[in-house]
Amino acid sequence: MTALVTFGETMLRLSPPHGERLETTRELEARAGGAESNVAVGAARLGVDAAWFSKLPDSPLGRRIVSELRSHGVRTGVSWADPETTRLGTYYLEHGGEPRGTSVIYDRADAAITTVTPAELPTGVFETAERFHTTGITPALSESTAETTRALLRAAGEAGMSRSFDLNYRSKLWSPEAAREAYEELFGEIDLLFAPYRDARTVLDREGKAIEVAHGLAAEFDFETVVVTRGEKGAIALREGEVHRQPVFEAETVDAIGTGDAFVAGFLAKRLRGGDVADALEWAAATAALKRTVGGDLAVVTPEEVEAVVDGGGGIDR
Ligand SMILES: O=C(O)C(=O)C[C@H](O)[C@H](O)COP(=O)(O)O
Repeated sequence: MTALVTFGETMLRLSPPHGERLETTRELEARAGGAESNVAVGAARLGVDAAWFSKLPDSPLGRRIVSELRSHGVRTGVSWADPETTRLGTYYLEHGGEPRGTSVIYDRADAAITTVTPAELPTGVFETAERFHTTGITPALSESTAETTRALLRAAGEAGMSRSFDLNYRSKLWSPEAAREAYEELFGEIDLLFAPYRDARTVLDREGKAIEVAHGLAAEFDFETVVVTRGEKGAIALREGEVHRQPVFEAETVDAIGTGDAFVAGFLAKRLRGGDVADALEWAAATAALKRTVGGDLAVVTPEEVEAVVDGGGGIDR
């Protein structure tokens, strides 16, 4: 039975081989990428029965997304749209080492999901599912995605599910002011907040240490749990007044995209498997570290690998 439901856009990610530039490459590698399906895939790979809700054009491109996600064990609750009038969002990703940095070009305007409504999605599973997750990218896409996000969060709450939200601010989609207004409208429906420290500062105007940010947000919006992530500086979680700290596990980075989503996947998977917040933070950090060693957006990992990282493993297994 489905335990975790996520909702959001998944795009086709097109990237030149490492070391090649978008301007000159002759090859583009195609993979599925989207914050919420990244979380569903990571959780499914870690043993959770996970589903992803979205809307896609009924075309070879839309079906390609579904088959890639299903190949990792994710159930898909997709509304299929007329391919003549809608499209699949894409994003171009050029990996660049220092000092160039990695760059993303979105081509996602008018994607099928921008017209989604709650009635188009199979919300009957909320009756038995345990957790619902979405991110701050989804309400940025259109008025319909913002309304559907609100409606799904409310329906999930009415069904007794625990609801999580990752701020995931994307400056290429909207301004900090617009994002803040949309986030604050949703906060009353959220139990667990994942707040990248940078987003808490830029969008929510928070100041001070991560722990102060967590306390401030929990007090103001009544979240049950707040997780603040600080990249290489690790993460902290605040739940019922108790603070948990988690350093990062070292990783050799092949592809950093999807690290934040892998963190969330590890956290939610461990909670759904019965772990407490401290265990979940460890799994989150370990899953994030493993993701960095894998190409693509997806955390193609196993529970055993996560346990090995938590236990200080690595090296050559032979
Ligand atoms: O930007 C968007 O709209 C996407 O969904 C693209 C990416 O797949 C995720 O955002 C990855 O995010 P990180 O886990 O923070 O690296």
